[in-house]
Amino acid sequence: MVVLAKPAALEQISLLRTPEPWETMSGVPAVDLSGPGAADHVVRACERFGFFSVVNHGVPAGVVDRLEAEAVRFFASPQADKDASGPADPFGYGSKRIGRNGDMGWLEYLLLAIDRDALSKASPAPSSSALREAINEYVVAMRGLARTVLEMVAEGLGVSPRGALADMVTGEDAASDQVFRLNHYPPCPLPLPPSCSVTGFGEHTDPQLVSILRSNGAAGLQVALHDDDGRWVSVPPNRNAFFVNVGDSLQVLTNGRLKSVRHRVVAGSGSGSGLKSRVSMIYFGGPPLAQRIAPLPQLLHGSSPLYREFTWGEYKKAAYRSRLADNRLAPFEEPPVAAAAHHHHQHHHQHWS
Ligand SMILES: C=C1C[C@]23C[C@@]1(O)CC[C@H]2[C@@]12CC[C@H](O)[C@@](C)(C(=O)O1)[C@H]2[C@@H]3C(=O)O
Ligand SMILES: O=C(O)CCC(=O)C(=O)O
Ligand SMILES: [Fe+2]
Repeated sequence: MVVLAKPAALEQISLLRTPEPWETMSGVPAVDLSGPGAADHVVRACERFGFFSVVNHGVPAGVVDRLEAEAVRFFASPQADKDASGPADPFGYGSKRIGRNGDMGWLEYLLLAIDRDALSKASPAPSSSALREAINEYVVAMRGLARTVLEMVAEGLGVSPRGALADMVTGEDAASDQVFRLNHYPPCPLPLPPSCSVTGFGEHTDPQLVSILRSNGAAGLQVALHDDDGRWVSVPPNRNAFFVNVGDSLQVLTNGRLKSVRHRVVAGSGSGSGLKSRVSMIYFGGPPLAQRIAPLPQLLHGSSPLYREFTWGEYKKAAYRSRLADNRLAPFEEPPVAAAAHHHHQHHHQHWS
């Protein structure tokens, strides 16, 4: 076997096996939110994959195109200008480093905090007012889409009121914790060993309730299937669709009925091969820091909660201490208890802790 040395620039970035062309998720459920039975389709897709695409979403193409153009312009601007809004900690411009605990990927990004329906002062604002305005306009559309999706989840699961989940993220009275991210994955020009791709964004689940992702036509996103031993499949890019990810918090709220999806991005390779850069924009819908996250009693139907209650603030703090690939929910799982002993156990558990 010939083992090629990894180029120094990639030293801390993991290589992944390049998926074979047939390892593609051609069957990503596509939900028409205005179609009949949409709520049931949403729930079904969230149960099976924790992942689906939304078509006929009503978000004007102009809103998306404007942001894509401004994002491309930002990432093409001189390095010194980009560095002026960095380094990301966690907000701002970042390159290769993801989070604080040593994760690295072949990408650059802008990570920004959102207050209600616009960029927050908590993150360094990009200097371009055109970019800021494009983000604000786009975020309003994403809040609307997140609201619709979460209302359909509630409806499909029979949770009332219909706004119970949506209000955690887009409710008017509480300041929810929303984050927005622009990612740019340039093709990796360095020679790679055969059948290897470079990690763009390492595997992880998103901690919030839902994330809504949109990318240009460049491939790279992969999801792990819930059944089939977590096999990785490539998601065909669709610049006209939005992809919805179930996050860890929605998994807990539904007591594991909906499961968050593990996903990752591989960067393209070979600069001369005509490969496009991937540009993605992701809205992360989190609740207010004080929001209590626990399985909704309406969904327990007499079975015991699989997770103990925590606040979003606690979960977020723990997430920021973890590595990307960690199972962040594991510390919050309730130990399996025999059905009969359960009530007794619960009582004491709460008493002692
Ligand atoms: C390594 C990390 C980056 C991350 C915070 C964390 O410590 C673990 C979760 C990561 C993640 C994944 C989804 C989103 O992209 C993100 C903004 C989030 O909320 O959790 C990132 C965090 C980040 O990039 O700061
Ligand atoms: O850039 C992408 O396409 C996905 C990135 C991602 O999963 C994230 O930022 O959490
Ligand atoms: Fe993600």
